Amino acid sequence: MAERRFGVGYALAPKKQQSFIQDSLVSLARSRGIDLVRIEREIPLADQGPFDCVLHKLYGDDWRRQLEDFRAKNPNAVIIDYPEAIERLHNRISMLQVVSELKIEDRSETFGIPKQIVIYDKETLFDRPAWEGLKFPVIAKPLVADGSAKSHKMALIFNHDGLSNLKPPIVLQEFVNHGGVIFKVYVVGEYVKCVKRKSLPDVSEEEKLGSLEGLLSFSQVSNLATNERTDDKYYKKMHLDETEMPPQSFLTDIARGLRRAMKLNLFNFDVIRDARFGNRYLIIDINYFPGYAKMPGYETVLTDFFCDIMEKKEREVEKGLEEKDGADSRGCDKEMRKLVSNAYCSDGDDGVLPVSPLSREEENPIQV
Ligand SMILES: O=P(O)(O)O[C@@H]1[C@@H](OP(=O)(O)O)[C@H](OP(=O)(O)O)[C@H](O)[C@H](OP(=O)(O)O)[C@H]1OP(=O)(O)O
Ligand SMILES: Nc1ncnc2c1ncn2[C@@H]1O[C@H](COP(=O)(O)OP(=O)(O)O)[C@@H](O)[C@H]1O
Ligand SMILES: [Mg+2]
Ligand SMILES: [Mg+2]
Repeated sequence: MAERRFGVGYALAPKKQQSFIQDSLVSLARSRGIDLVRIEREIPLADQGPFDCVLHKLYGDDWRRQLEDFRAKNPNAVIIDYPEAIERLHNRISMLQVVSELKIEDRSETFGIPKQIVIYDKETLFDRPAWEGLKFPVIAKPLVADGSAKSHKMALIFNHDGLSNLKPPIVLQEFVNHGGVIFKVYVVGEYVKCVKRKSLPDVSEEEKLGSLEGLLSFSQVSNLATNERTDDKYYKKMHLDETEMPPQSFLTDIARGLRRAMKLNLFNFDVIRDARFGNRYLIIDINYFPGYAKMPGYETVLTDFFCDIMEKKEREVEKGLEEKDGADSRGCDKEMRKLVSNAYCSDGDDGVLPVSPLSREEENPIQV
C-alpha cells in the first residue's frame, strides 16, 4: 500500500519563513511523510491545499476570516493554533493573567509574575496613588505585543523624571534583579526545552537611589545574531555557564499548565529567577511561535510534533467515523456528534489537539 503523506501548509511573514523553513527541516519532515507547503498570500487560503494541517503566524482580520473559511470547508484539517487563543498574547496584561491563575502543587519552587499596572493615559502616569505599591526601578513595556518593532521598545525607569517621555498605553512592571540571565522555555506540544540567554544586568542599591539618568531605553536585549547566541564563547562571555538552570520538571509543569490554559501548542515563555530568593521564579513574557530555529535540534522536535498531530488526527477521524456510523444506524446522530465533539475539546494528559472530525456547527469557535 502507498505510504500515507500529510500536507502541512505554512503561512509566515517573510523573515519568519526564512528562519523557520530551513532545508534541514523540510527534508527531515519529508522523509517522515510530512510535506511542508508554502501558503500563497495572494490566493485565498480556502482555495489552496489540500492541507491536513495549517501552521501560521500572521495577524489581522483578513487572515482570521481566511482561516474561518478554510475551517468551514475543511472540518478535518488541524489549525495550529486558533487565532482566538493566540490573541491573548498580543496584550501584555492578558498574556500574564493566565500565569496568575495557574496552580502547581508539591514543589519547593514558587512562581508568579512581577507586580505590574497598566497605564492608559498620561494623567494616570503622573498620578502616584494610581501605582502605589510599585517601586522604582520599573520597566515600561508597550501594552500591545503584536510583533512590531515598536512593541519590543522598552525602557528601564529609575525615577519620576524617567516617566515624562513614556507614551501610554503601557505596562509598568517592577524590575526584578535576577543575575542578568533569562531562561527561555520553548514549548512545542508536549516538548519543553529551556535555554539561557543574556538579560538586563542587576541594578544596585546605589543605582536605585538615583545616581543614574531617569530612563534607559532598550529593545530585544536577549536577541543577538544566531551564531553569537549558540556558540560556547557567548556562554562564557556572558557567564551563562555559571548560572544554574531551573529544574526541568518544574518548567515542564508550568509549560503543561500554560499550554492547557491557553490552548496553544507553539509558544515560549521568558522566566527570571528572583535574586532575593533562590527558588522564586517570575514569568515576564510569553511569545507565540518564537524563533524555534535557535533551539538545538529543532528539526527533529518539530517533525516529531507534526507526526504526532497527524497520527492523532487520523485516529480521531477514524474514531469519529465509527461512532458516527453507529449513531446514524441508531438514529441519534446529533447527540453523538456533540459527544464526539466534546471529547476532542478535552485536554487530557495525552495533549489532545484542537481537532474535530465532525461538523463544528455546534462548537464555540474559541473552544479547542
Ligand atoms: O525572530 P526570532 O527568531 O528572534 O524570534 C523572535 C523571538 O525570539 P526568541 O525565540 O524568544 O529568542 C521573540 O521573543 P522575545 O519577545 O524576544 O522574548 C518573539 O517571539 C518574536 O516574535 P514577535 O516579534 O513577538 O512576534 C520572534 O520573532 P519572529 O521570528 O516571530 O518575527
Ligand atoms: N520585570 C522584569 N525584571 C527584570 N528584567 C526584565 C523584566 N521584564 C523584562 N525584563 C528584561 O527585558 C527583556 C524584554 O522584556 P520582555 O517582556 O521579554 O519583552 P519582549 O517581548 O520584547 O521580549 C527581557 O528579556 C528581560 O531581559
Ligand atoms: Mg521576551
Ligand atoms: Mg515577547
